[in-house]
Amino acid sequence: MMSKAITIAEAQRYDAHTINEIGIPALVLMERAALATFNNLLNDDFDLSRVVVVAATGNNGGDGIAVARLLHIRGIDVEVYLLGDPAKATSQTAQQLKIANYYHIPFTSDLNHVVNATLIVDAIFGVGLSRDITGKFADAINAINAADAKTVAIDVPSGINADTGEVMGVAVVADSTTTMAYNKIGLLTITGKQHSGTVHVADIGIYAQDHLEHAR
Ligand SMILES: NC(=O)C1=CN([C@@H]2O[C@H](COP(=O)(O)OP(=O)(O)OC[C@H]3O[C@@H](n4cnc5c(N)ncnc54)[C@H](O)[C@@H]3O)[C@@H](O)[C@H]2O)[C@H](O)CC1
Ligand SMILES: [K+]
Repeated sequence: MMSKAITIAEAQRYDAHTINEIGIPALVLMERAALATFNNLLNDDFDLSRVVVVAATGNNGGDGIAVARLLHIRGIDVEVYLLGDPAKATSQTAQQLKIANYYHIPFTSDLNHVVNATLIVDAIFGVGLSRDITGKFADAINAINAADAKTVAIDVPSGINADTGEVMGVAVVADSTTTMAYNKIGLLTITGKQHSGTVHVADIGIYAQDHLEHAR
C-alpha cells in the first residue's frame, strides 16, 4: 500500500484533504509525523548523547520541534537550533514552540552545537521548499554537512526539491530520512538518493483517495 511515490502537489493535496475533508486535525498529523521520526531515531541505533534538532518555522520545523519534545521527555539531551522568525511560524509550529517552552527545551543559536552534536535532526524544509537556499539557512546546512554526526531528515533532506531531486543551492546529506505518507519522486533520483540515505516511509494517517475507497 505504501510503495508508490508522490509529487509535492499530491502531498499537499492529500494533506489538505485529510485535514479539511476527512477532519483529522493538522496537529494530530504532526504528532504522528514526530512519533514516526522519533521511533526511527530510537530503532536505528544512533548515538543519542547530544541531539540537535535544526528547525525552521514552517510545518517541517514543527515536526522537528515535536521530535525534540519527545526526546527531552525521554531524558535525552536535546537542543533546538531555530532558523527564521518565530513570530512568522505556522500556527501548528507556533503551538509546538509553546509546548517546547513549557518543557524548558533548550534552544541554541550557536552553530558549534550543531557541529558537535552526535545526532542531528534536519527539520528545516520539507515539501514547502520553494526557492534556492541562501544566508543563515545555507550556513546551517553547511554546518550539518560538516559535522561528524549522523543526520536524520524529516520528510525530505532540506534543500532537495522533492519533485526533481535537484539541489536548491545547498542540501542536507542525510543518513536516513523519515518521509511522510508516501515516498517523494525526487528522492528516487540519483541526487535524491545520495542525500536521503535510508528512507523510512511513515504511515501518519494521510492516504491517496484511491487507497481509501475500500475503507468507506
Ligand atoms: N500539512 C500538514 O499538516 C502536515 C505537514 N507535515 C510537514 O510539513 C511539511 C510541509 O510544511 P510547510 O509549512 O508547507 O513547508 P516547509 O516547512 O517545508 O517550509 C515552508 C516555509 O519555508 C519557506 N521557504 C521555502 N523555501 C525557502 C528558502 N529557500 N529559504 C527560506 N525560506 C524558504 C516558505 O516560505 C515557508 O515559510 C512537510 O514536509 C512535513 O514535514 C507533517 O508531516 C504533518 C502533516
Ligand atoms: K527536512
